[in-house]
Amino acid sequence: MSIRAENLVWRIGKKTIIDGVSLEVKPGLMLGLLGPNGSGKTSLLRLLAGLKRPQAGRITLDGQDLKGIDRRQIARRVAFVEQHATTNASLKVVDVVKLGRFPHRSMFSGWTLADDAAVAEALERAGMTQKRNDPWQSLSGGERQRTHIARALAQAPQELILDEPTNHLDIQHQISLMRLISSLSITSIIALHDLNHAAMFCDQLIIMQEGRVVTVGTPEEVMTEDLLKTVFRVDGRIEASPYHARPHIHFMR
Ligand SMILES: Nc1ncnc2c1ncn2[C@@H]1O[C@H](COP(=O)(O)OP(=O)(O)OP(=O)(O)O)[C@@H](O)[C@H]1O
Repeated sequence: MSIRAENLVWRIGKKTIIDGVSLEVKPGLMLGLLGPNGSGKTSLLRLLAGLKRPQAGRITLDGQDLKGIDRRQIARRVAFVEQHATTNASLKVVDVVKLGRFPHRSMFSGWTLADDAAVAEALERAGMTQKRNDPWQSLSGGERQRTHIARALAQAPQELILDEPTNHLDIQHQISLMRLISSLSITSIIALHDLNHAAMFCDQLIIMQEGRVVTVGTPEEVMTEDLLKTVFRVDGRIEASPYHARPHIHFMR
């Protein structure tokens, strides 16, 4: 098992934000994390990335407790693209992506050709090669998002955690990002709001509501009209797409 969480609890003051969440993602699979606003997706991802400590429960990477793994080692294997990621405004795109290589370097090792190759490949995969020398400040919201994705890819992680990575992207880049993530052999966990994109690209889905897991399974198992109504408060009809065979939701007007 690549990432596993057991009975995670995270509270702020008296409020329980994450309430007994367990999940596991097998190596190489893409897990979609879905749920209404405020259901705890970001909070859960921050726990899984080791940015916050749960008050109860345990997270393991390949069976090893996250608490016992040093920060640098975590940074080497887990990449996290946050929802409102920013960076030092004076950097160029390529410099931001280069930051992804830092966990791999020791204090004495210099920049290598392998680092250059990883940065160039990450820029290309995120569609940012043309803008590699542009200043961060000049980028649009979607280009900033893609630069952070390139930085995460340059990190060559074993686990990639993404918090609504498509929210600033135009439709072409939304689809190409989902296609890219699903084609990688990296284990990924991705918070999304687009239920159709989640069903189309993810191997497994986990649905959250008020800090708890409501259901988990393949898109076919999880996506039901009842779930749309009870969790997402919308009326929809679901059919197997004649084009890609995954569930497709038609929302009612
Ligand atoms: N630092 C904090 N202090 C107080 N409340 C918090 C904090 N972080 C999260 N919360 C609360 O926890 C709940 C879950 O928030 P979270 O951001 O994890 O939800 P989400 O599912 O990612 O939402 P969205 O879809 O809107 O991004 C919300 O009610 C939020 O207000």
